[in-house]
Amino acid sequence: MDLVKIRRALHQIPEIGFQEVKTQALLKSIIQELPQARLEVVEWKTGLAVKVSGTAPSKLIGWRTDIDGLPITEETGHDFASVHPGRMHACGHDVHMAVALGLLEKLADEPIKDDVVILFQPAEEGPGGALPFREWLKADMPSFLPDRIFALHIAPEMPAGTVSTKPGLLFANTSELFIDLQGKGGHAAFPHHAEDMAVAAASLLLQLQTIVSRNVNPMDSAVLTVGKFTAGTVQNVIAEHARLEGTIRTLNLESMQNMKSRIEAHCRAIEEGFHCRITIDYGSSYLEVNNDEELAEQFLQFAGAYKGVSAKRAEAAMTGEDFGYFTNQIPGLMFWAGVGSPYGLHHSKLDPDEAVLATLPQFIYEYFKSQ
Ligand SMILES: CC(=O)N[C@@H](CCC[C@H](N)C(=O)O)C(=O)O
Repeated sequence: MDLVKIRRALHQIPEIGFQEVKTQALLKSIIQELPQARLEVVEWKTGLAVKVSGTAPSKLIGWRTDIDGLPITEETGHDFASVHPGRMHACGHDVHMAVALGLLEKLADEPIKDDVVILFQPAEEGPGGALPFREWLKADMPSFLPDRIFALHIAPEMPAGTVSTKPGLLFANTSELFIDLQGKGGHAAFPHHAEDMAVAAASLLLQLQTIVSRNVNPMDSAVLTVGKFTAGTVQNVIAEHARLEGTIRTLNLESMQNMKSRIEAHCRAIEEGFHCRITIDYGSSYLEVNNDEELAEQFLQFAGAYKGVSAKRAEAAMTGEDFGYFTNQIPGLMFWAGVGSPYGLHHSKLDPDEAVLATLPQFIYEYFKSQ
């Protein structure tokens, strides 16, 4: 398999959550080219689960890759850039998929002792595919439900060849945040006859930014980011509608609940002050990713001794990952894999070092063999 070619082909067709139709078709066509004797492939929505039977299995090891892209316009200038306008693999899921395919090829050629299932999971960026995928496996495909589960996420700020993780909490729990403000718009020249939702939303946005600095215990951690702000229709009409779209990140569910209560209090005050109606929708939420302590220590030891790999103990990050819906029920481990890109995750110029495609599948294969 030419994993660079495959990664580039996947890179060209990014699709957002639960729309990964072309991606699924391409993955299926690549998997069909592999030796089939030990493979069992099932489809779930726009995802896939592929089981490789081992030679003397005592457990089922899971590997999960996410497969969706982001609503971002690519600016890398590559000749293999996205051909889907406004869509980009800016979170590295194209690399994740290519690594998973490389691992699958090795397992299909030379199976290990244990059974392995590879989950190609849709909608990690939203609205979240892990929870319904896990529930489907439990209800309808229990023989595909792994006993332990692993995944990686690319890390642009670390050089290729580095892997990094930690026992316990790795990623935050998250909630999306959508706030709609509705008021009485009007003519730009008569502000006293209208209620300006652009100004109301701007005030609300600034007030929301005080929650982390004033209401969260400084010894705890939280993030509230509003990534999108829209208001109004044209330059000389006072906006009757505005919308804030963002995300909340905390390290535990109690803190998440406190953040939401403060957001609601600020919204009520803005309603009163600006004579408007506000609706809040929390969209989808992800559990924190908690690595199994023993698996993480074992992994760091294995990686530390593996030639050509540098293993680092990670700090927890405020990234979200619906992989947390696996680790809260199945002992699991997620690790960062360095890809040395000058631009970070969710950037329109993210440019992972493809050298990792030559090393990571073999590394994971050897790690699975050592389990
Ligand atoms: C690894 C990564 O970047 N994950 C995303 C997950 C987003 C979850 C959800 N859509 C949200 O924004 O809360 C991240 O932004 O951390």
